[in-house]
Amino acid sequence: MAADFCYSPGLMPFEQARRLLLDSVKTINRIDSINTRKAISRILAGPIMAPMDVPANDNSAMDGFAFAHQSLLNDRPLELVGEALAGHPYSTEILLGECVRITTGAVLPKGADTIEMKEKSVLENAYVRMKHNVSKGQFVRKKGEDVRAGTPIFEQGHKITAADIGLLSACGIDRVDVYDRIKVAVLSSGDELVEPGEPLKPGQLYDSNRHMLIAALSRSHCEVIDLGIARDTIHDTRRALEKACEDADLIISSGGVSVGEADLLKQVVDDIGTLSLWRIAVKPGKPFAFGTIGSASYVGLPGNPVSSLVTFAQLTLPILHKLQGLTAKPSTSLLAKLKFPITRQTGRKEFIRAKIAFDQQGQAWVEPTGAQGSGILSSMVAADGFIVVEPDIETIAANSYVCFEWFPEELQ
Ligand SMILES: Nc1nc2c(c(=O)[nH]1)N[C@H]1C(S)=C(S)[C@@H](COP(=O)(O)OP(=O)(O)OC[C@H]3O[C@@H](n4cnc5c(N)ncnc54)[C@H](O)[C@@H]3O)O[C@H]1N2
Ligand code: MOO
Repeated sequence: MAADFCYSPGLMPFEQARRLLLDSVKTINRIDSINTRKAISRILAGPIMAPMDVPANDNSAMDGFAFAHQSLLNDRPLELVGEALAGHPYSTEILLGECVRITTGAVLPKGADTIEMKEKSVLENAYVRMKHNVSKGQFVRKKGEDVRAGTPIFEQGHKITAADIGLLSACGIDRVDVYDRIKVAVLSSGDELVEPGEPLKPGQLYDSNRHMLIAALSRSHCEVIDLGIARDTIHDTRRALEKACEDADLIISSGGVSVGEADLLKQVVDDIGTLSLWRIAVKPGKPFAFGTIGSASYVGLPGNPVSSLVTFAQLTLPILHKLQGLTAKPSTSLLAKLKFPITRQTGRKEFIRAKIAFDQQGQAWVEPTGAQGSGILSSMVAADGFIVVEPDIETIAANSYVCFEWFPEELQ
């Protein structure tokens, strides 16, 4: 640990920045009522209570015979008096000494409290004998054992999964109120950028950030407005941002936020909106910028592709989730052992691209995936997540425990 450690001057500590960003945005309160079948990955705009018991009746967990347990006390075979099938209940009450054939899911007839499996019973001349001891109540699925009518089943801000659609359907709920998809405009900035597929002239490179960010945004179920590439002129940059804020809830640019002569984004945002934050003590991604343009939030990601993606994951996704109304989830991290030592410069919180493996004892081991330059996308591609290193740490010995954070689902 460096004795004279302090944050690099002019850089806001990472946690402070993330709090400030979250405090600066509000959920977009446009609500849509949609069919439950189409609600996968949408975010609930309000809590949901169960309108009914699930299951609605006591029913059978097995194919077999249903009867009153008391009928077994005198060891006599039970008379088979009818059948209860799934969808076709047996409507007469069963008396002592009687049983009915029952199938899995069929409503338990009145008078019955116990079921025995078909293969553990013997049916002879319309009488049924049990081969083994039978416990009272066995193989009965109780009314409301899954969900009780009137209890909350989902909270506001919950993102709907396939299992959720199953439970909602089981409760007969065919419509849900969800937040509208938020609109996110994405642009790249730089005279050097060319669309993949076009020929490269000297000094040019392909735009990777925009396509990478749009892909991650589509995993976040946003409506993406692709603004293409803005050239390094005040006019072009201004026009792109002004067009973006007509429709977008969030505008994301990449490139042009550092201190170079062609880094115009901050200036233009300052002119047509408000720039409220710039430069964070994070590696990679230091020149991250944040502000507002009209009613849209603005995020300026650094141009280096890894800086762009890391600050998207660490600083933009929390903003995006809050705009979407999604309840914040803790990141999925664990303590893992470091395979090789790390030496680094202090001053910024660092997200080191790393892969993870588990040994035969179940111990997690992590190692960086290679060169960590902020233009090296291949070490991002090879990684499962980040080793997260606090700003004041200078060296970490091999075999020590470090914090490993899996990539968020949007990056997987
Ligand atoms: N004098 C200083 N120079 C730099 C500093 C600094 O503090 N002082 N910070 C460095 C850091 S850290 C970063 S990160 C970069 C970020 O700068 P910008 O956001 O202004 O990004 P650009 O200069 O436009 O581009 C940086 C780099 O990334 C390439 N790039 C840009 N956009 C794309 C894209 N859409 N797809 C692929 N590659 C892209 C660009 O060609 C440059 O190579 O600034 C450092 N400089
Ligand atoms: O922050 Mo920059 O991303 O170190 O390259």
